[in-house]
Amino acid sequence: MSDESRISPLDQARILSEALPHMQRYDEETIVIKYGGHAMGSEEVARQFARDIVLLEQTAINPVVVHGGGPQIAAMLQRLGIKSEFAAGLRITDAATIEIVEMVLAGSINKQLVGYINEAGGKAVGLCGKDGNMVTALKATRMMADPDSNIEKVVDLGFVGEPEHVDLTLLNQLIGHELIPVLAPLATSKGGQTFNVNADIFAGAVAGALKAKRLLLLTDVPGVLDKSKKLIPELSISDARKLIADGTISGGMIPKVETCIYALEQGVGGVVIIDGKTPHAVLLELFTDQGTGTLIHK
Ligand SMILES: Nc1ncnc2c1ncn2[C@@H]1O[C@H](COP(=O)(O)OP(=O)(O)O)[C@@H](O)[C@H]1O
Ligand SMILES: CC(=O)N[C@@H](CCC(=O)OP(=O)(O)O)C(=O)O
Repeated sequence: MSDESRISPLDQARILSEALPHMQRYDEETIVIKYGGHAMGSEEVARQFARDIVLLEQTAINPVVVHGGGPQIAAMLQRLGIKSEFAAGLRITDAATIEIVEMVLAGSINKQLVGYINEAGGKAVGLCGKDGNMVTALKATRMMADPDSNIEKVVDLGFVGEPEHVDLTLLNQLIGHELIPVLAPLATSKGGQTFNVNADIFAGAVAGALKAKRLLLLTDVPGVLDKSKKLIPELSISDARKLIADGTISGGMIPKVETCIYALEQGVGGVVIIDGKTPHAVLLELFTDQGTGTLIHK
């Protein structure tokens, strides 16, 4: 018997009642939820996540899901014998890699998540940034210190894009109509090139354009950790920048924290990094007083 089924009917009623002010706070609001590839690892948790997204929709919240799939892309590339490297948390994407990235993100992962949401009674619509010209991107560039000379150099990331413009026409047809957009982080350039976009950055661009009430980034760690691996519950923008500069925040956490900063600057109401492997992480964050991960604030 699970812990949940041991709760008495009275406690269940109490819990629902206590959620009312939270539900009212988010009534008719748009919440962007980024579901990271690492958090998707267990099918059971992924199905619970899907159910929670349907619950949000049922309580008059407008959820927009952006998913990642880094580990799943890595597994497919490995099966095909294609080597892959990262620079500043971004996958260096050549012509062979972009094909696989699109196949895994817009194909298998997107449709799996759509399936889970629909099985839970929702009406999910799986799209990527290319649909309806939703997200157009420019080629991304990053500076990295050369390990030998320590001199900063521009790294060629290949077909990696930085969102330049988000066209909300298509999303506005879905939001508020009981449909749940589920977005894979691919974009096109003005010339029609497909770009691989880091899912955090993609989610930040979409949340910023929508002026979302909340952006939740679900990952596989409890939030931003300090050097002794302790959770930092709250982080100002300036402290976050310091932790990136001194290397406390590294790898995939860099685009996550940079996205939080960008989203706040674009007028998103609140941004938080939480552990997506925790059962019902989204409900805990939105419908209880207990904040779980790292809240980044101005
Ligand atoms: N200071 C930090 N706090 C937490 N995680 C960090 C930190 N620095 C680097 N990381 C790494 O960032 C990872 C999360 O990013 P990523 O692997 O891209 O996850 P996701 O697939 O959810 O987007 C963590 O698993 C951890 O290895
Ligand atoms: C440019 C870039 O790095 N794109 C990512 C897109 C997927 C992603 O971001 O997935 P997670 O959220 O699971 O990390 C990649 O190729 O892995």
